[in-house]
Amino acid sequence: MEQSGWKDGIENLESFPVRVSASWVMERARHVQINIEAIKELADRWERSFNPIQWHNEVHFFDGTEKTLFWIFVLDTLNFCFWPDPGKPAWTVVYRGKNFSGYMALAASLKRAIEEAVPVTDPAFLADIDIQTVKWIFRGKGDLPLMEQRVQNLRELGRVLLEQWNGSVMSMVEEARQSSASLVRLVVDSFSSFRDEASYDGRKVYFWKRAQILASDIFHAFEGKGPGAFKDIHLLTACADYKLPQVLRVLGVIQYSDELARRIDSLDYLKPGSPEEVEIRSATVVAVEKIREFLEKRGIFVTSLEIDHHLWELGQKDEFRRYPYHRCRTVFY
Ligand SMILES: Nc1nc2c(c(CN[C@H]3C=C[C@H](O)[C@@H]3O)cn2[C@@H]2O[C@H](COP(=O)(O)O)[C@@H](O)[C@H]2O)c(=O)[nH]1
Repeated sequence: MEQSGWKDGIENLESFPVRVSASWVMERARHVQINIEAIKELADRWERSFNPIQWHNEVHFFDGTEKTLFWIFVLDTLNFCFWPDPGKPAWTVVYRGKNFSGYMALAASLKRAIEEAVPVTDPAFLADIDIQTVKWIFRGKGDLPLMEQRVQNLRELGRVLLEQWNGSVMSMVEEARQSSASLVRLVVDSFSSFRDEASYDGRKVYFWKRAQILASDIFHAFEGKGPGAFKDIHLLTACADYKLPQVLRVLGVIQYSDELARRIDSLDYLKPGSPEEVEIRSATVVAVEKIREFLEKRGIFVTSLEIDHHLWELGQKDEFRRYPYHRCRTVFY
């Protein structure tokens, strides 16, 4: 898979590595398949425009300055793997009298940290942060998994920002010259915790899920202006997390082999980077591309990220939790 000439801004839909490698995997997938008929029916049912992605809510910190940009970067450095081991209670946080779990609990905890004047947007503080402090920031019921990896991710974020951008997230974002695709590549190149890649049948495959959701969150938080003034957000793909495949399976768009379905339904852990996991994530990316293409044929022009967000919102409803999502302990999603 050749890297396109991205450094001089030559990037297009077909050349974006996540899109290229996901379709390459699905041409030879053995455990997962995509049901085109289900996609056609979905496109017919979805003959309506999508709700715009609404960033501003009670758990997202926003003050319109570089502090917000830094806060989003910390959020997406930790935006992964919220589910407990079987039999353990899910991690939940009480914020302003309300119970939050999963991603919303992560955001609420980081907003609470800002309100408690914990310097989570100071790169020097992050570079030396210890596990006690991180546990305090994410205090709640149950345990937030992979705590040690979260500490390492935060330390790397602080250290690399200090070493390469004099601690300024704004300088890093400005280096991407209003290209979200360039920002994704810049972040993946600079921070190993974002280097969400695997190998499949001997070839490198790319997902870059947290780097893409970072660009998406900056774009939506700043409403396409200032640091979020990306000209190419349409190039990004769906973010291959664990909720979208769960929703796409309920919609009949993604189908698992009997053996894989049995493993997922019995909460068996898939090995990170295993063919099964790579195929589930690739099918998620490709399914969203095909939904986008079918909608386009019907004159509905939406980005992969808008479809991604719509599916993620569906995943917050019980009707889309008929089957468990796949379990894979990883810092990538
Ligand atoms: N594909 C995709 N995955 C997403 C998101 C979000 C939240 N973003 C939006 C929310 C408000 C803003 O408008 C943001 O746009 C979280 N996740 C992932 O889900 C998982 C957690 O799920 P649960 O346990 O249910 O909280 C975990 O892997 C987390 O990384 C998204 O948008 N797309």
